[in-house]
Amino acid sequence: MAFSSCITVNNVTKNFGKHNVLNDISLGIQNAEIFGLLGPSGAGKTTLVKIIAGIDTATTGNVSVLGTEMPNLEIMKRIGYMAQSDALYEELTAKENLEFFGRIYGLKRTQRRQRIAEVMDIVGLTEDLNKKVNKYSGGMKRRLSLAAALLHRPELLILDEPTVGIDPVLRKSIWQELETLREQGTTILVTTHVMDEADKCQRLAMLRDGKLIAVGTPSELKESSSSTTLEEAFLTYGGAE
Ligand SMILES: Nc1ncnc2c1ncn2[C@@H]1O[C@H](COP(=O)(O)OP(=O)(O)OP(=O)(O)O)[C@@H](O)[C@H]1O
Repeated sequence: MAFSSCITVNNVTKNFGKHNVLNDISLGIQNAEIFGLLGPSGAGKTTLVKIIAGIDTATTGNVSVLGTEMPNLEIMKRIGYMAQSDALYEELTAKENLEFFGRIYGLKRTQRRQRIAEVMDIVGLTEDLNKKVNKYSGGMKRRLSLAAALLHRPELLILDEPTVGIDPVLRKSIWQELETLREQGTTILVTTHVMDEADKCQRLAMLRDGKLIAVGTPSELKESSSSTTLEEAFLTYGGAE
């Protein structure tokens, strides 16, 4: 059976001890859409994307990805996950890092070589392929993490604040690449604080204090909060009481 829903989140609640971080979240994300998760710091965005990626579990409720309840190892291989903090081997070069991830994803030698060249080109790091990661700047590490997430052509890309520390020119080209991937059928879930990025998403969800307070297209969110910009909508939903 064909299903158009890539991610289904059903009544997810997450507690860390007595601290309730996600409160009864239900959400559907369609195939081949760029879906943005917005919300103030501490709202629960990272916690939610980790549960969707299968690297954390909900206290109650459940999540399905590509028709399978998470966490599931086979499905995790079809996801590209870029965490908020870079998971890179500092003592290795960029190429060695990507070789390592490529092996984990089961890419053959020639495939690895080809994909490493392609993803490094996408993130603008071709010239720095043989440089050790400990010589990389913060922004370069972000770009390398994105390259690693793209390596195995995942059907679902989960990006936790992917463009922090990346200059506007490169940010624009990365977003163009995300749009191309979407046109090719990749589903992309992205957390962001950057409003012009949020505007590029097909749909957005706003989280506050672990609760889902609004879901819709950028224009719907502006309309429903009587705002002319997303920034205003974000402030209305995210901050003002
Ligand atoms: N492992 C953990 N143990 C205890 N509390 C945690 C843990 N992980 C997250 N939290 C708490 O959960 C809340 C939500 O954190 P989370 O990182 O999901 O927020 P966020 O919306 O991604 O914030 P930011 O935009 O700053 O990244 C915070 O109060 C945080 O302190």
